[in-house]
Amino acid sequence: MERLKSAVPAELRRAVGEGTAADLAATTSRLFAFFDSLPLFHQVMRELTDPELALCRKDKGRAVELKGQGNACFSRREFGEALRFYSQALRHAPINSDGINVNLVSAIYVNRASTMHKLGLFKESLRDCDRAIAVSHNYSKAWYRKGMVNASLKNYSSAVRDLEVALHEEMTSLGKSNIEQELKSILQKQENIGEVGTSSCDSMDADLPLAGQPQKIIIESISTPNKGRGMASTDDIPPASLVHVEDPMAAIIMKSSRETHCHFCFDEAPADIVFCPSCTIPIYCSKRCQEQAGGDISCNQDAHLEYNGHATTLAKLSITSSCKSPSSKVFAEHRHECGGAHWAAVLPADIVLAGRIMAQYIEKGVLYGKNVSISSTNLDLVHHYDQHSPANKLESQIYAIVLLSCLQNHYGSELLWTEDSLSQLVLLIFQIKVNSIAIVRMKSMDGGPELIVNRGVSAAEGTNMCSVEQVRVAQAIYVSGSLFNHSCRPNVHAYFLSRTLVLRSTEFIKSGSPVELSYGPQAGEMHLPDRQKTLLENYYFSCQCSSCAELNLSDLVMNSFCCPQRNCLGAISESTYYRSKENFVNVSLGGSYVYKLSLPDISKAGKDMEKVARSVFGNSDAHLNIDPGCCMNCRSQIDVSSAAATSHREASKIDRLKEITLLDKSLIPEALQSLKQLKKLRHPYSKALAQAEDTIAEAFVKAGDQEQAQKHCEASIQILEKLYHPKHIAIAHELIKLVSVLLSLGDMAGAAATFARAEAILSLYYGSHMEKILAYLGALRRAVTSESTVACS
Ligand SMILES: C[S@@+](CC[C@H](N)C(=O)[O-])C[C@H]1O[C@@H](n2cnc3c(N)ncnc32)[C@H](O)[C@@H]1O
Repeated sequence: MERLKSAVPAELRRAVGEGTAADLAATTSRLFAFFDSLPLFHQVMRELTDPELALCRKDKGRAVELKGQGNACFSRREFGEALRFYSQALRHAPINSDGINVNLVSAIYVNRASTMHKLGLFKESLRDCDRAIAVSHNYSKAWYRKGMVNASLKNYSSAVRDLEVALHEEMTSLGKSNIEQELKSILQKQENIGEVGTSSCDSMDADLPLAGQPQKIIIESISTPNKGRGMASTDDIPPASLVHVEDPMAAIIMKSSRETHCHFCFDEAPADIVFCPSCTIPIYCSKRCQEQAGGDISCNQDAHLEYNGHATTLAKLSITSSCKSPSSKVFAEHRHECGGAHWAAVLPADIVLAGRIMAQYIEKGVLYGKNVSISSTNLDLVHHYDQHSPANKLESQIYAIVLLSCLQNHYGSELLWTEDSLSQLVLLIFQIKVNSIAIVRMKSMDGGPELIVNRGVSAAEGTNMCSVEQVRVAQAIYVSGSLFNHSCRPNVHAYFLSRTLVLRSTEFIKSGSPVELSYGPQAGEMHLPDRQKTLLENYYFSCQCSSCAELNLSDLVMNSFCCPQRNCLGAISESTYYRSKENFVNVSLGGSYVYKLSLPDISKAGKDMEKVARSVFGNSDAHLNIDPGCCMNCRSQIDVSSAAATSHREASKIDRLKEITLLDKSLIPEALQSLKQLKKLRHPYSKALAQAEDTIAEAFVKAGDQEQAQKHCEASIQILEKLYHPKHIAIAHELIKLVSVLLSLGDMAGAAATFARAEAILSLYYGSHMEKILAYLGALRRAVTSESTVACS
């Protein structure tokens, strides 16, 4: 894309960059005309859309080569590697509708099934046997392997049935005698032991249960004074209620998750990944996901060779649609990207997402016999085009032209494009920037449940704390979900079941109140200026939520320093606070950054707030300045820049502990020394101290000193309780860490009580989906329960 960008003449670049949404029709038209006359543009389009030049084509030779590498690893008993090679072989193997490559594909499935059988992945292995049989019904080896896996699962009657089919289909006498022997031995086992096995049903292909269906909660779209439209409840909403459940209009995997997560449901891919039958790009967890994403993909790779590189003006693109009918009413979002061309793998995810939305309009239009055109009214979402930088505007316009050409290449000249299609496409790209939601998964950052409950581990072995991290796996547009505004202190929590968005109330919401989620930044986690900066950079708005409008404890203390006077809890900030007569505080961060915050009612704000910033609340009829380095309680002074420098230095010394996997105990005293220094400088409720305590707790866990780990983990929780409200999920995650420490110490009663506290918070956020989202919880609950039972008996 850089090549195209640098080819745009300065004058046109300026017109595009300085133009507003109102100028879009004119600027896109000019840019399109320029590219249309540029040979480089047609060369780039050929590179993106010509299957002959594509890197994602199926390649039988490559598949055979990879299968051979898999076989070699299998013979050396390197089963993990063999599995990887067989999966890659399946990725590249073409499956022609005429059946030419059927034998190759079924042989690779069976080899992968044998490998997974060796690795103890029985369900996965059975699924591959079924896939081989589906491709090649009378493939004896597939039936044989299925029988052997069923025998391992002690499903003896199924195993006998499978081996009988294998025997019937086997052509060679050596093969027949092998199967007969196995059959005999299985019949014997069946007689001696009986049937004890598990069902071989494919849970992967089962429908996703949405346990706990939405209660009858009605949310309505409202108009707000300073946030545009928003959502509000028509009734009181109890805590932990399901407020909203929605499937995306379109979604796309993040580049970083392409090789690890299913491209349709976005769950982690299993060992028996399924590939697109037509190209080498997407991976799926099941055939069901593959079919939903790709639809009934034609395997004829020459079907899309119809590159139309001679479009001249936008007007000339206005041709009546009689596009190929899609085979089903369900939109298959990968279908129009497939067929050997690799543009969808190369363009940025949000541009490909725009393509998926466009393709949906096109196919729906075709399905209902309407002329197809795109317009922003189709997707009535905010875009903030005018606020974007000139570079963003130019880049997005170029991408819109490229995407339009890619889509036209797929849908052909039968498609109708109106003159303003391109400008509407540009707006769609900007709507995606503001409204798309990141689909996340909670990833355990350590060894999982076994390690959490590893009681009595010696110092030399060490153990882990149960820590989780959110991983962004996909990006999606939820049409109704996009109407929920942001709050830095949200009252609903968003999570995902596969690709379904679920919103749950985390507190009581009074009828008529706004229902707001967090787009990322939250009070207690980020300081006000950082939240504002993040929201401006990522969503192009300046936050008007209640936490950004009123002075609150966490913003006062999280980055502050402590008062040099003993027993004074006053916060010392790096910013200037100007108190006005009208009960407002202006917080100046230097330059033009000033935040006007109203003062909370001190009787409701709590004692902490008063102890931390008494000067700000007193003297209501006077103007007042509190300068950087000045205590907000007693007005004592410190050298704030030197305190900041020392505190950063000590905090980064402590942070070094995170990088060490096998911790040398000798590093801990130095970190404790730094913690001591940090405590002399930072306010006791500051974020830096909470993080330092948490890092040191984890280090003690690694070093096997659980008592010290408990002490520091509890210290961290105490600070978090000041920064967040008591039922915030950040506290639950820290409590879960403490549970694992208490279990290691054998403090069963403590572990059970702490787990109950964490669970009460987590159930507000995830309700009955708690264990589905946080996979380790089940094992931890069992450990806590069994440990408590032992303690009682
Ligand atoms: C996903 S949309 C939400 C729906 C939007 N208000 C509408 O009218 O369509 C995000 C946009 O809503 C507005 N918005 C959401 N939360 C806001 C907040 N806390 N403060 C100010 N504007 C907000 C901003 O314009 C933001 O770019």
